[in-house]
Amino acid sequence: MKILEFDENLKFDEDLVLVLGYFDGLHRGHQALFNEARKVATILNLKIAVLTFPEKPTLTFEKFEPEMLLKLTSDKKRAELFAENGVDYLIFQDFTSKFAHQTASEFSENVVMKFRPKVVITGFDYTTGSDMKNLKNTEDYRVIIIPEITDNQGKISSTRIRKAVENGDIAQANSLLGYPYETSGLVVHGFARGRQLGYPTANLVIKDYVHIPAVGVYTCDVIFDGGRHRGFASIGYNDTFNGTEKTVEVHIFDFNGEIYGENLTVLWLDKIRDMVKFDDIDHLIEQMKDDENIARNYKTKK
Ligand SMILES: Cc1cc2nc3c(=O)[nH]c(=O)nc-3n(C[C@H](O)[C@H](O)[C@H](O)COP(=O)(O)O)c2cc1C
Ligand SMILES: Nc1ncnc2c1ncn2[C@@H]1O[C@H](COP(=O)(O)OP(=O)(O)OP(=O)(O)O)[C@@H](O)[C@H]1O
Repeated sequence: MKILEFDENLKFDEDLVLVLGYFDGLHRGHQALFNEARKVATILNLKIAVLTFPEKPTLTFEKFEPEMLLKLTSDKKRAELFAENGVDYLIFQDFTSKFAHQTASEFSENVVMKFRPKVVITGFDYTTGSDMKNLKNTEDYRVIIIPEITDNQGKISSTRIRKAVENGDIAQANSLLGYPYETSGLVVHGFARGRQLGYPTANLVIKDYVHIPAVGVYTCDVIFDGGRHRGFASIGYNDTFNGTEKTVEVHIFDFNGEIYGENLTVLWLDKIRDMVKFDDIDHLIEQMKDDENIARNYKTKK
């Protein structure tokens, strides 16, 4: 997959199907657009291009809050997901006021036509230009609009997934995403109390500006050293030890090595319970043994 910046002089040698949207998380709704793109690309012998934005379009319209920069995936993971969904060209365009203020027909002429696409794919609620219109078929390209993908609570959306992650409802987030929500981080030194509890933990510092699941205890799988290993994790303030800083810590079962400085990816599988302030360490250890049982017996759905 090639990653490019949009500019007016872009030229493609191959015929394209162009997919439009922001796509935070590449969830099941988004995947429907790429399933269609792959079908069309195979039949018409086209390459798949995506025109997207580095940041959320809402930044251009609403009062800034730092949370608006938070994403479901790191930029690196997002690019990997596009590639997994069959994208050949990933094109970024800053969502500027100037870009937003084009009319739908200006957008078609100044932006879409630069790709000379045979087919353009958008979702049912994608509108373009200051006049908020759906794209229409032209003499040059055909527009395919994907109908709404829903579950029993309505539209599958990045907004619902962000809320589910922030509420610790990982099962719900994963069901909407169609794959496990993940967080990557660098292993740094903590207080080294974990060993004393019988569960040494890798303390993760998260450098990406991404949504972190709510405070709590979770079943997870951990990717490192080329493998996927079951573990359990704690996100919170280590209340039993009167901690003041929020930590993300993960214990990998049946592993006892030094991994400081490594980058781990945690696949969040399910929430086990809320964080508890125990009266003493023995009660915490007892509880962690029960947690271990739950985590080890958790069966992944795919
Ligand atoms: C699965 C799991 C569950 C945990 N549950 C709690 C908890 O309920 N209450 C709490 O105060 N700390 C909990 N902890 C966090 C421990 O307090 C923490 O791992 C320990 O203090 C080690 O911290 P350190 O790595 O900074 O030394 C849990 C940790 C894990 C891995
Ligand atoms: N559930 C869905 N069914 C069909 N198309 C969808 C669905 N969700 C998003 N799309 C389409 O995917 C593209 C990207 O959408 P967008 O990035 O706005 O996702 P979103 O989940 O609607 O985000 P948000 O919740 O932040 O509004 C758009 O063309 C949109 O219409």
